[in-house]
Amino acid sequence: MTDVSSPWVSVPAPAKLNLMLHITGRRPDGYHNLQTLFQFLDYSDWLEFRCRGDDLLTLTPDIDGVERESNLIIRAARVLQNLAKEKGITVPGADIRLTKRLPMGGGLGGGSSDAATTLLTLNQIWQLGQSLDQLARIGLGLGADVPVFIYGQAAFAEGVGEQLTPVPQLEEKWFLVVRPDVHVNTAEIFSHKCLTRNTPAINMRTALEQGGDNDCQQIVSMIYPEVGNALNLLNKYSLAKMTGTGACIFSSFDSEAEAAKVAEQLPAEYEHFIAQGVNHSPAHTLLFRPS
Ligand SMILES: C[C@@](CO)(OP(=O)(O)O)[C@H](O)COP(=O)(O)OP(=O)(O)OC[C@H]1O[C@@H](n2ccc(N)nc2=O)[C@H](O)[C@@H]1O
Ligand SMILES: Nc1ncnc2c1ncn2[C@@H]1O[C@H](COP(=O)(O)OP(=O)(O)O)[C@@H](O)[C@H]1O
Repeated sequence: MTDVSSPWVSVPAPAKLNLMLHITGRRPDGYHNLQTLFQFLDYSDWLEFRCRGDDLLTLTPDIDGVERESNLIIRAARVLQNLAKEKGITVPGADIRLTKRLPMGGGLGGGSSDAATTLLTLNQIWQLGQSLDQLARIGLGLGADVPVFIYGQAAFAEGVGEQLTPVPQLEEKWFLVVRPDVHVNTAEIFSHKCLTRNTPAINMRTALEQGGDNDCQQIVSMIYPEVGNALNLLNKYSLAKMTGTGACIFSSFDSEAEAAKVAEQLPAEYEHFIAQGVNHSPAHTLLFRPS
């Protein structure tokens, strides 16, 4: 039962880029230890939330190929609802509307960001009083990338991506992000026998000063030639890198105009967008603005 008296709250779920991504080892549980620099983009999915008169969770529209109960938005909402129940707090259900702009399996962290925005927003709407640390712990159970979106600060990440050191000093460049028409399966890349898994760990200062490569780029380009082709093409204009386990690739520029100039030269079949890198998550800007 929808509670029409409850207002809709609209919150972005921004993309992230991995400005560099090193794999420094493999843990006994099969997960990989990484070193990566996360920066957000001012380019987002949008989620709208409204309390219900009953305790149901609804999501519209469905995402093609993702079961409602597997959708990270519903999973995040359900974990929080169950936590409230365990604490003896009665919370209503929620209607959630999703405007999906971030390509799935693009290495832009769309699913993780949707989950984080859901946790942050429902924590506020339901007045659960969970701290960011508590939400990050819950989020880590949903995906390795969720905590950085919960804390909302550009960060140097280690471990599986949950040990975060904020890096507010990153330059907020403009990015041209190109999306090769393939969906990369993260688990497939991490389980590939040829993946580089022994890059020596560096310290954060070195990562910030020298940047670094993406250790997944070579394997992904081999399995998905579309990614390699897009990298070769973009590299003709400006240094191009892959984000996460792909498939999206990006180049950075000092201005939106410079990014647009290169975008104009891309063949029509290459989907792309231009967005500014930001060190503070747009979700946080909206949810934690002074009232
Ligand atoms: C590689 C990164 C870098 O930012 O980005 P994406 O390309 O996925 O966006 C992430 O660490 C991905 O995080 P996320 O997409 O949340 O991954 P998860 O759902 O936790 O894991 C998917 C699968 O990838 C493998 N995996 C993931 C992360 C990691 N550090 N080691 C792994 O081996 C595991 O096999 C896991 O089952
Ligand atoms: N709300 C969601 N948005 C995107 N993907 C989701 C969502 N919920 C579950 N998924 C699943 O997570 C996978 C990874 O999606 P996504 O986070 O967009 O990619 P990546 O991890 O490469 O950045 C998708 O292929 C999809 O099966």
